[in-house]
Amino acid sequence: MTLLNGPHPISKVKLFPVTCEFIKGEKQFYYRAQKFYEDVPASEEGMMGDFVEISNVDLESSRHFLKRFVGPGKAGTYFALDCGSGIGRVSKGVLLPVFEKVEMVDMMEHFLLHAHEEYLGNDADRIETYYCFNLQEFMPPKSKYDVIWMQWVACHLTDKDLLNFLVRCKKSLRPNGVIIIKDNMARQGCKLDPIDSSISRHLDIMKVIISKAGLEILAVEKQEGFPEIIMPVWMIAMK
Ligand SMILES: C[S@@+](CC[C@H](N)C(=O)[O-])C[C@H]1O[C@@H](n2cnc3c(N)ncnc32)[C@H](O)[C@@H]1O
Repeated sequence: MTLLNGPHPISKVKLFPVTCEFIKGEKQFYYRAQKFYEDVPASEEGMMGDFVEISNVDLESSRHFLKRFVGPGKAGTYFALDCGSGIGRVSKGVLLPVFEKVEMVDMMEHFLLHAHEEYLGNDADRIETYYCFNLQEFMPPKSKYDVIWMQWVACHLTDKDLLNFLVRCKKSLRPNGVIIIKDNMARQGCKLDPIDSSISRHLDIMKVIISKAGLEILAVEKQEGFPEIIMPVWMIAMK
């Protein structure tokens, strides 16, 4: 795949120039996402955009996928990190039923406060820390988590920041730990959504970023049961 750009063709799987090409300025890209989420309500509807009705199907497939990587001889069930957690929809529906403790990281304080004060109910007692950070700056603690889950947030990072964040996540895993990315994957190349300021990448581009971060892909699975008009969503487990 090549993208013609003046006299110099740019390979679409070449890192860094690609998303920059689409994003047209990293600062603007992050600023627009910040502005977008300031106005998003702290609710399941807010987390799911116009598609709250698919939340249960999404969570069910995630629970199923996660089961493949935890248990005896696999990842432990002590500690998980939910990245770009929002109000904790994934923590509540996928992680808290499996892990003793969970931590959440999101850039929006109003989502984390709602998680703690209302949405998670008594399960909030098992959230050890809520980190209000941008993932591009966040340093997850070393050797802490059995599973690190990133859902619908890799699309909010540039290639460079995603790659560097994955490198930091790798150092943050306990033995046999896994990282799971679940996100929209473009049918071709990269696709910028200027409204929420997210970039969807083709699965092959995501795989290149993962391997450049020094991670090994364990499994890749397409989310089934979503409406056709939605961009394909894939789950990728890596160690
Ligand atoms: C579409 S919501 C998904 C929330 C949750 N993962 C879920 O599946 O319900 C995206 C979340 O990512 C957060 N987010 C976006 N960009 C971020 C960044 N650069 N750093 C940290 N969080 C970010 C938003 O605040 C929002 O809570």
